[in-house]
Amino acid sequence: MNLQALTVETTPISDISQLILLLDQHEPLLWMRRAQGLAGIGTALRLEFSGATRMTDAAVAWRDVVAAATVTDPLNRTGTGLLAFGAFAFDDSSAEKSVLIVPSVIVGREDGVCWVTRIWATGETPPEIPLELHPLGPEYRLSLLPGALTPDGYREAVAEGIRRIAAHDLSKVVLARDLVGHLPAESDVRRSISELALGYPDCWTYAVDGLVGSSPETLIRADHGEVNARVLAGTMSRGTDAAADTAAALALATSPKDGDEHEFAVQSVLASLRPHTSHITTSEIPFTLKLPNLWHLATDVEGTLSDGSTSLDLIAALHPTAAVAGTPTDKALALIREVEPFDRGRYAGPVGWVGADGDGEWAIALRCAQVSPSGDVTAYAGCGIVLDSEPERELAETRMKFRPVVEAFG
Ligand SMILES: C=C(O[C@H]1C=CC=C(C(=O)O)[C@@H]1O)C(=O)O
Repeated sequence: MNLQALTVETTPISDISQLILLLDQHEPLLWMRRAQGLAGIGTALRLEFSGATRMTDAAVAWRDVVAAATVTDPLNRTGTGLLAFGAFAFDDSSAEKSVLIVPSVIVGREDGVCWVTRIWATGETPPEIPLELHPLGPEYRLSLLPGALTPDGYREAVAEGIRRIAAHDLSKVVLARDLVGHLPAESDVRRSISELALGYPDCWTYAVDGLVGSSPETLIRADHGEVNARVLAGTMSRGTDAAADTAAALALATSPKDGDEHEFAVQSVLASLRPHTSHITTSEIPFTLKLPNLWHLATDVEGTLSDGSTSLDLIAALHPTAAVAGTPTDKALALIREVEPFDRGRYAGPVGWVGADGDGEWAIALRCAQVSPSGDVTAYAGCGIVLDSEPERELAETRMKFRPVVEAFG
């Protein structure tokens, strides 16, 4: 690939508390959790990938970008220097492009340290440092309505999944449905991003190439030879009072159906990471993770990298986990293609960032919507189906999972 060489310069700055207000209203780039993270402005380089090799191609292209770059980074911290935001399609045959985007300006904030990184084509003029805050545009309301798969259609799809599992075709499949709407012209999507970040501060709030959401699931984080992941699968609604809420968490923790659903997801992550790690551990038993809209069953995984893989190599190895596809993977993907009458696009694919040393943070793009340049919005939510699943309950679970996006846009 013939790549434009980049010059990169990171400078410390005084505290900037409002990453979202720095963003461009039309092309916001954001990776944030608990008010810390990375805001990207403008585009220095955009790389697109598609097909079965989209992630391994991105890993190769990124090594070339890094090799050709001249970087001045006195801070040398996680998230400083050259980096790209990325979002990858779920399916090998998706019509949606997978992207790596290197912004012209990145503003970062972590542990009270703030910095700005400027990136430009070598030999050209460096970009300005636009540290102005842009107030949010007018309020808007958007109704998201059933898309290609209606609630009835979803019940039928789940019933078909259960039939196939009962016939021993596969053990688990994750089936999703879609909601669609249209944003009024000139809507400032940063409003919805702010709502997501405020409502779900412990999740990864992201915006990459029109994909916006707040994900609780860390696909992989690679930092100086250590890797970690948070595997989620198994869901219960929150209780209406404290006692009911505790009972809901307990019911989730002891549900054999959710336990099975969870174990498939953990095993898929461990199997993908083992060849790349010398040492790998998981939290002893799954724990219940409380989110504002629901409870999840969670397992944290930690390991030590043994083969110099970058975070892009790791997402290529991990995707798709059984939290978003199923077990076995090939059978689950075939059934998803058969019964979901829509392209998942980047929903359930990896979203995050990669740095020059290959370290990075990637979530699974859940609780999200894809916003097209013309304002079309498509949101997605899915559920893990196992033998004991019930179509009506799974439909109710998708409603819980849509809540972050429905409220952020409504
Ligand atoms: C597929 C989704 O969630 C996954 C992650 C956590 C819990 C899940 C579940 O309980 O089904 C799913 O595996 C989604 O939010 O669209």
